[in-house]
Amino acid sequence: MADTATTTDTRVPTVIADGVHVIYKVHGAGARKGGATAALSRVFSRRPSPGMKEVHAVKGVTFTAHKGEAIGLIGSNGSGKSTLLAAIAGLQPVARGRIYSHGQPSLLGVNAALMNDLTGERNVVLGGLAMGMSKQQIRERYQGIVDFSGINEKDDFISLPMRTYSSGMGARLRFSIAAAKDHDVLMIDEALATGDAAFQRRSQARIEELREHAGTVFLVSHSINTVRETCDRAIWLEAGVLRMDGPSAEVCDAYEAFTAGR
Ligand SMILES: Nc1ncnc2c1ncn2[C@@H]1O[C@H](COP(=O)(O)OP(=O)(O)OP(=O)(O)O)[C@@H](O)[C@H]1O
Repeated sequence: MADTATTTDTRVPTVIADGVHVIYKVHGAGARKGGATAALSRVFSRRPSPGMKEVHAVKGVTFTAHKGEAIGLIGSNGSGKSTLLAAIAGLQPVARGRIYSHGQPSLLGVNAALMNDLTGERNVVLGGLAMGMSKQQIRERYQGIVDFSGINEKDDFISLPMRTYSSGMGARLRFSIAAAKDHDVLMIDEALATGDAAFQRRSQARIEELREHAGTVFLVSHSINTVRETCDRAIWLEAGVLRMDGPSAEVCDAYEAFTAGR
């Protein structure tokens, strides 16, 4: 396993996770049991509701990410990958531990909020503004974003509302908007899995460029091959626990051996 915290390390840290725990509180079945008096008494005694369930999604994860790294997050379904990214982006509170980051990490998920009733064109503008780009910068990069997404390859889809797009087209446009800006820390959740081969090649090249501009890229993917090809480092989570952190080839091999044995 790579030792990323040696005292002679001259690399510049961008994200430090220090013993991070994330716990979801789920108000499930039975939450209404006991009536109003019992609920009020629980409020005063600070006892949790009987229907409240806790999901301990991330358990004491520690790592340091550096400028210029592309880090793949791998692990079985429900192992806490998306939750960890949301915590790094500041979208999910941390129950224990700390996260330090350089700049504002941008989370690009397949579910990233674009407006379905607006055209792709309006979404490019709004998405750019939301990322802090000026109108002038958006105007300059608009055509590049549309070309990168490949949305207009078959027809003039960019002037249609996003609800008319396939899920792959939507994901490609989201990636293209986010990738138009140089991010200190860019986190991508499964976006690459949705594009076709040509789009994946463009995305990989763009991730390479983002790294060269000294940013850090995190990529959550179920495709081990994508992580091998795109990332130099991988972090493997299993049931919320960090199982392995090191060069992506080694971590992917170990993960594949683990999944083959199950
Ligand atoms: N909003 C939520 N409320 C309650 N529990 C949640 C919530 N989101 C995720 N979880 C739970 O937290 C755990 C980690 O989920 P998470 O989505 O982070 O895993 P993942 O590794 O990204 O999964 P996948 O590979 O299936 O996308 C799972 O047990 C999941 O059921």
